[in-house]
Amino acid sequence: MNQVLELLPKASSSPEIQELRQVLQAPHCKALLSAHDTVAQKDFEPHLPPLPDDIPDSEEAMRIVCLVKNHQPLGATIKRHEITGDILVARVIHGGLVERSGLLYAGDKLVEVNGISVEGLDPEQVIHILAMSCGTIMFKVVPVAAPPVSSQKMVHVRAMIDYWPQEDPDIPCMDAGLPFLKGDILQIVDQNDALWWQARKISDLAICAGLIPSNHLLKRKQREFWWSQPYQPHTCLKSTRCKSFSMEEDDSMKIDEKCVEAAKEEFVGNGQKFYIAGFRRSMRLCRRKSHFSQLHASMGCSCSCYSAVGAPYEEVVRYQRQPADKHRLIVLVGPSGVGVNELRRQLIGLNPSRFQSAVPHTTRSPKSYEMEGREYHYVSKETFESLMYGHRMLEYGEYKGHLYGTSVNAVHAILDEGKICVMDLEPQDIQLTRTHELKPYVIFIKPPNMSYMKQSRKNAKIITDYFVDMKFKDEDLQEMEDLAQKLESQFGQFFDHVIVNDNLQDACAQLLSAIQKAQEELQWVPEAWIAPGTES
Ligand SMILES: Nc1ncnc2c1ncn2[C@@H]1O[C@H](COP(=O)(O)OP(=O)(O)OP(=O)(O)O)[C@@H](O)[C@H]1O
Repeated sequence: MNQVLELLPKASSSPEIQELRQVLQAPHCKALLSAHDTVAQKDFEPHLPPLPDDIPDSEEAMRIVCLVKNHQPLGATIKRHEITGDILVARVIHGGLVERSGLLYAGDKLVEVNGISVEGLDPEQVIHILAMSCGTIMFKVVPVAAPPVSSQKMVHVRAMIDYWPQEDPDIPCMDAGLPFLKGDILQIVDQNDALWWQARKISDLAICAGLIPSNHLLKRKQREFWWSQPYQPHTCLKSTRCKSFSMEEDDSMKIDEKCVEAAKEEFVGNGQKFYIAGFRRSMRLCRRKSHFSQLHASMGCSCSCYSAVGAPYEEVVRYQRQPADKHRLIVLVGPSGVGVNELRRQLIGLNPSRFQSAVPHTTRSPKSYEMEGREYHYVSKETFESLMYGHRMLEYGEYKGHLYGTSVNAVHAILDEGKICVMDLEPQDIQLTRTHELKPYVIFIKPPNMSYMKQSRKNAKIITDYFVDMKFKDEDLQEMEDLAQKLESQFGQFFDHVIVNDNLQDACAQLLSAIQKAQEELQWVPEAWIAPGTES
């Protein structure tokens, strides 16, 4: 340091040189440099002999790794190499102890565990040694030549199916599987393996990731309608053995290719008269008829048609509607009689200048008291059909020889006015609304428990084909409950929010709040709805 001080020009007026001189002459700086010199001059023992010149290139370098086992799983799987019989680290689970230690990698060869050689042992014997160990576990490993580098960006997806690892004979390690339900948002953290990805639920990011079937693998299974009978063992799939290293893996990872109308309705509010479109009996009955025929058709087939047509995962991103953007379409879905229309009517009644229903189209002639564009848009059959075939109808059906439906343009007419369009749809029509333009927010209206239903629906009226204002019978309530379950299990992946319609006022308040959140807070939406550069 003295040499440096001498080298610095004494007479220099440069402020930097003056400052450096001051720093180097400060007592604590001198003490630090002196301590460094003392340590640097010391000899440390033992003195190791020089490396022999003749080490064979084939000599394997070993690494000793010590991990302290706690109540958590180690977070890695092992397998046996098909040819050499070596025990290898098959997979390191994201967020687990092994991954966080950064000391073991997929491909590392285990030589010893706690001093016990693993040569010739089966994976399950190695797992047994691990299970018997507590505290610090020492691994002697031959490191993999090129540890895998993970450079993948995290992707979020919405699960469009349910998945139970326990029911999947193909999963390499059942204990490492991540079960999920339709509609869950998953964060995919590793897609290195073409068949098995690693993911976490965004509702539980604190835990380590789990294995989920890749898109590719699920589609293959989808083709076999695997999940239509999740509790049936898959004899056509190669059943793989799976032992545990807290999580462990079968060695083969191979999947067998084989397997794998009437009353006029109006609303009076704020001293003003509002006509509420879309509530007319004919329209509702037509909707219900189309619903039953389509639902029965789908349930009648042995497989889950709706599940089978779509992708098993849908990539999603966070989206927040900006104040200048059009409102998201609000779609209400529920079993017939649950109160979808009642809630929609109450909502519009609360603020008719903010909430509105789309005006449906019909091919029937207007009644004397009706006005074009108020109750319906009255069109010819040809016009209606051209809208249908041009995919401009979000829903349509036939009732008593006339066509009824709601067009995309009718929804846009409301959104363009800066209002929130609220429509009720049959679940099979949701798919048609799922566009970048409409960005629907789907709310499922669910019936409360049966005893509450019986008590609260004493004076309620069911809309029927034959009687006007018929009271609910117990069978109707039971049918509603059964249908609600079916709808949820078949279309749950499309529901953004669920409201139990027990007390009408409470349910209405929940609906209002959910709509507010949908329009003003961050939500997960399909990536395809977001134009590049507008992601938040
Ligand atoms: N929370 C509730 N408590 C008591 N009665 C209710 C409740 N919700 C709805 N109702 C009544 O239940 C009956 C059916 O409701 P609504 O007409 O809204 O059913 P829906 O779901 O629209 O089915 P559909 O279209 O088949 O008529 C109506 O008489 C309505 O007032």
